[in-house]
Amino acid sequence: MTQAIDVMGAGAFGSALAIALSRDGSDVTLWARSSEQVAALRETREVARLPGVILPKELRITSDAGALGAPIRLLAIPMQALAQHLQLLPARGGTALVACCKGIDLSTGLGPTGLIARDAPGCVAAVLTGPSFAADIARGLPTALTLACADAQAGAKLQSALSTETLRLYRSTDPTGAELGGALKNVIAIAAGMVIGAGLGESARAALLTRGYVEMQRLALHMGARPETLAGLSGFGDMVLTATSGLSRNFTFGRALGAGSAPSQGATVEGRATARAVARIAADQGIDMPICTMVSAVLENTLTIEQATAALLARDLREE
Ligand SMILES: NC(=O)C1=CN([C@@H]2O[C@H](COP(=O)(O)OP(=O)(O)OC[C@H]3O[C@@H](n4cnc5c(N)ncnc54)[C@H](OP(=O)(O)O)[C@@H]3O)[C@@H](O)[C@H]2O)C=CC1
Ligand SMILES: O=C(CO)COP(=O)(O)O
Repeated sequence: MTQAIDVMGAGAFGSALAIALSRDGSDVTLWARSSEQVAALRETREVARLPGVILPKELRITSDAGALGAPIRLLAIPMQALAQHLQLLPARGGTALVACCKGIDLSTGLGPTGLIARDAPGCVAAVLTGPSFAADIARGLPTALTLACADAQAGAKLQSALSTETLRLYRSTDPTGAELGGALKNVIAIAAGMVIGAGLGESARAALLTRGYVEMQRLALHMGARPETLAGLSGFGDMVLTATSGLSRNFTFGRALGAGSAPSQGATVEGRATARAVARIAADQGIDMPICTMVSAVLENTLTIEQATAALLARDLREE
């Protein structure tokens, strides 16, 4: 049976998911906020953020919220725009809202499913996250992600609806763990980029990733997540991809800062706001998050990378 899916956000990730699901036979509508962008997409079928990728002809493109109404809605917009988006474009009760963004909302400290529960209480809240570059999904390369939903039955339906021949979804009933893994790995990826950019070496990056992963687990477990979720695709898996690839915007942003050059402007670098949110949560709740806190301080210009490195190395010696 053909299923209807709305995808909100015609950036890199929204477009890639819309392409994959449309190719798989779903009836997909891709929503962009600008009517000019919609006109250009309809005419050229080219996605500026995914060079060389063409939108399938079956894929509908619109900026009209009235054209939406599918029982599944993917939210592929940056995390800090999610709350505003949920309020401006409400979904019908019962709609499954699947957050495809990675981060923590700065003004509330909530993750995407927390915002959905607050702002769309009659909808099903889920999150789709894990290691994947939009370009790989759009090209149909093999990818595995986590689909997390507290409602096991709804999650199983979404897993089946959103899996394709090359996009393999694992289900989880731990959205807190899945979304925190996706949020925190971006902060660790910025730190890894700084290490490489500053010439501190591959050994230092391996140490940072290992200790960064401990911080990811520490915060997530404090928030009620399950350890196995952090060890899965949405946590460990995505940290490995993002912190080791020059295709990652978070990693390249950190690498530019480490090298003392100006990061490219305008890219969606989710780890920046997340670092601030994490530093705040860690301070408020007394959670030891030294790497994330240092990243936040460097981004706020209250510490240099050299000072942050020295401070991390000078911490008391401890048991692993
Ligand atoms: N790119 C990737 O490989 C992956 C991305 N993600 C996650 O997906 C999310 C989106 O990232 P990505 O698609 O890459 O980012 P892009 O920068 O490519 O696109 C962002 C999209 O969100 C839209 N947008 C921005 N602000 C608003 C707003 N206030 N209301 C509505 N739409 C808005 C943009 O519209 P406009 O063009 O008009 O500005 C654009 O369509 C992020 O959380 C990211 O971490 C997850 C996995 C992979
Ligand atoms: O989330 C991603 C990979 O899983 C994309 O990473 P960047 O946002 O750093 O490009």
